[in-house]
Amino acid sequence: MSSQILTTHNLTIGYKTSRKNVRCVASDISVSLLAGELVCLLGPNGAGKSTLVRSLAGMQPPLGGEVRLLEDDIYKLAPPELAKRLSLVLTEKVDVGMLSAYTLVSLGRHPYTNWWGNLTSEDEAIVHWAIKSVGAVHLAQRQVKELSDGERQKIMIARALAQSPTVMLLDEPTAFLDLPRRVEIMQLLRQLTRETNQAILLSTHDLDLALRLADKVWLLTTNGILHIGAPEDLVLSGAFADTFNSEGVEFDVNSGDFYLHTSHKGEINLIADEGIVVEWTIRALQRVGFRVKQCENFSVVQNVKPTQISVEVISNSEQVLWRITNNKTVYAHHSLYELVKFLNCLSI
Ligand SMILES: Nc1ncnc2c1ncn2[C@@H]1O[C@H](COP(=O)(O)OP(=O)(O)OP(=O)(O)O)[C@@H](O)[C@H]1O
Repeated sequence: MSSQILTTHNLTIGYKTSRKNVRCVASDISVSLLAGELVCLLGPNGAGKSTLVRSLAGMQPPLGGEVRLLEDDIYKLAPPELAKRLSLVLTEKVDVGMLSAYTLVSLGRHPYTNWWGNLTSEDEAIVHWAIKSVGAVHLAQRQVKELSDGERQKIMIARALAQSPTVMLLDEPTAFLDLPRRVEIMQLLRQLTRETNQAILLSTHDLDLALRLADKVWLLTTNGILHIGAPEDLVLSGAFADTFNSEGVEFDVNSGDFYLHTSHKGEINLIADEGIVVEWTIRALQRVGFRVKQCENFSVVQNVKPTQISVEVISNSEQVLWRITNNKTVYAHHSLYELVKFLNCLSI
């Protein structure tokens, strides 16, 4: 059975806003982070993800309850001991003066070095490994203040890795990264849980990646309820849809995607076989509000009402053509942009 690394008991998180007043963000949270698991903390803006991450990291004393790291109360651990067990990556830009990326990552070894901060060859090897793991070898000699937000974020993750902690907490680690890097970093974190048996909790707005990669999701709602389960459990229980559905946006339990409510423009018969062009044609038509009825051949279309529009996808290895039939008149377009623009102008 997996061992519990970080546990909370009746934790209440929030802020003392004045001498007499508190703002409670969530209460009675009793959860565990297990060794070898990647947990994604999800929730709408303002739900309390950052507050929870900071409270779990020993940075923001809770309003009630406790956080235990292995057997110890995290708020009673001496800073060097805490740094050996837990590393934290925040989104806030840190002012590190003139440090090179390499030096910043090597600071992650600080809890293990002697009084002078000298790195052993083993420390150096870990620093190199951490930098390589996040794909930042080419950045190592650059000054941190000259890095882009995404490049700096990778270095901050490498610094946290170099700390060789038992548990890593990351607040929106992929916020500044482009899509391929977001996938890479999430996969790396997942792989780390497998290879090092670390427990990793990261907060993110990347629902799609979380659904695909997390072992477990902690879903924090705006009224302070924490739903916990495999991503698929939370989709099936309706917790995902309840938390994220809002005016104009809807979570589709079948596809796991979010949809914008667009005004319905009518139905289109799409004549096409399967294939990538067909998939993206459907996406384009749905985006602008058409319901798509897919048919495989033209005979179906000949029986439909003349007022109904049909779109036929004709493709060969060199080009794609979209042939539109409306009221027995035929038009042709060479791009989805032209097709959508044309359909938008038709009154149906
Ligand atoms: N220093 C503070 N003092 C009082 N209230 C605060 C403070 N910081 C945040 N809050 C409030 O606590 C609640 C939770 O904020 P938090 O930043 O944890 O949410 P979040 O889920 O991380 O949001 P986001 O997704 O927008 O980053 C919000 O209502 C916020 O306004």
